[in-house]
Amino acid sequence: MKHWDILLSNQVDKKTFIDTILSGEIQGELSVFNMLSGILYSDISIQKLIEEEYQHDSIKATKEPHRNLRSFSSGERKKEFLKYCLKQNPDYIILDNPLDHLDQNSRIEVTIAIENISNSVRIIQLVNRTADLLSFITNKAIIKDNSFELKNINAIENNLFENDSYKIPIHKEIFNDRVLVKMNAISVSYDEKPIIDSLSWTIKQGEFWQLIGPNGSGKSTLLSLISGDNTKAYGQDIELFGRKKGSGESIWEIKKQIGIFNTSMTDLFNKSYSLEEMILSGFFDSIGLYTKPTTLQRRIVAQWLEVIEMSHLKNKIFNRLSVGQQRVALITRAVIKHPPLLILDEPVEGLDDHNVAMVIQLINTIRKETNITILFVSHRVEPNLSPNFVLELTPSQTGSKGVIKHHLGTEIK
Ligand SMILES: Nc1ncnc2c1ncn2[C@@H]1O[C@H](COP(=O)(O)OP(=O)(O)OP(=O)(O)O)[C@@H](O)[C@H]1O
Repeated sequence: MKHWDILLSNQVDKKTFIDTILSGEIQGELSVFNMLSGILYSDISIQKLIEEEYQHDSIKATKEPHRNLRSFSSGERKKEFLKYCLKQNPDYIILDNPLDHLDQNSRIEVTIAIENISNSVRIIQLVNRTADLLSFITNKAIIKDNSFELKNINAIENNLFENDSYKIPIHKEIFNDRVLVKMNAISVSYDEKPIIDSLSWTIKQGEFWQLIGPNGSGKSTLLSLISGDNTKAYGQDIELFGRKKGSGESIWEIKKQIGIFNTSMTDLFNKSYSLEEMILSGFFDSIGLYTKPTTLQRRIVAQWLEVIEMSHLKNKIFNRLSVGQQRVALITRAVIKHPPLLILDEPVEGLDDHNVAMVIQLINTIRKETNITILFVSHRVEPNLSPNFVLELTPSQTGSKGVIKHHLGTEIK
């Protein structure tokens, strides 16, 4: 059975490419799939199924009678959805970045599951990162543009972003030891299922943290306790930016102190905004620009556009930027108000190797040139990022325990 493993550049209009295959109109070597019935395994189809379950108040994807897909963590959703796709008995399955959002163990589990189904279903795997190519698939190709032409994978040029850092420094602030977040013996459970068990965590100004843990271990839950979005924070011993949680603070006061990027927010924006407007909206914590920006705010954006080398794209419609440029712009949007805390939830997910390098360079510039505390979540070890500390969540019967380590692995007592 002939499978395909295809490396896609972010330049490729992936949706159109997938639609062309599924509608049986693809040209060239993939045209053998035109007479077959295929199914798409992707984050978008997972999202669609979640909406369907929600609208019809039904449970389609999972065996558990009272649990819809929405209540699973992103990693758990992927595993459930793979099983659901296979139940439809397709001739072939298009796997769109199947390993994204998965922790190391789940990556191995899903890779084995894919290899197991490869005897009965043809596979077309689409990935953005070279590291995600599957060794058992021998037919490999790269597609670089919207001609959708399959090229020999050996022809991958080393086109990584080459500059060491962005050129214009941002003003460094005097380092202080201010405590931004202090959690003392936090425990969270959902429907009596313990998720986090007695976790204590202190984050200070200027630190660089990575949060890791298997799928479902409570990373998003923990972030939502900080960003003020989770009612479970009440009644717990949490101090945010010098104020005890539940002491009458407003959610907006907390949001002012935090810049956030996560991959799902990308879809919330009206993408007809210009690049400049998109970044300006970061001053107002709004999904859109409803307030007239000041001259100073415009000047700061102009400065940042120089930093990220996108001044010439200032008036370009956000939607028309490359995926990597959009990602850099959204992280810049999160940082524009110079928040004490920047939360980056899987900032390089879905990017190709070139764009990953571009985003990592931006994170390193923020790290080097500002006193902003960075907290990033990623399942992958990114060799070019060096956080000071790693908080690792390890699930147990009583909920996840948190262990704090130095980046290189030594545990801090
Ligand atoms: N509102 C909710 N109701 C019930 N269970 C929930 C709710 N939100 C999260 N959970 C459960 O809590 C657990 C932790 O979820 P969370 O999203 O915090 O994990 P995570 O570490 O971010 O996972 P991933 O790496 O897969 O994104 C999961 O088992 C999830 O199913």
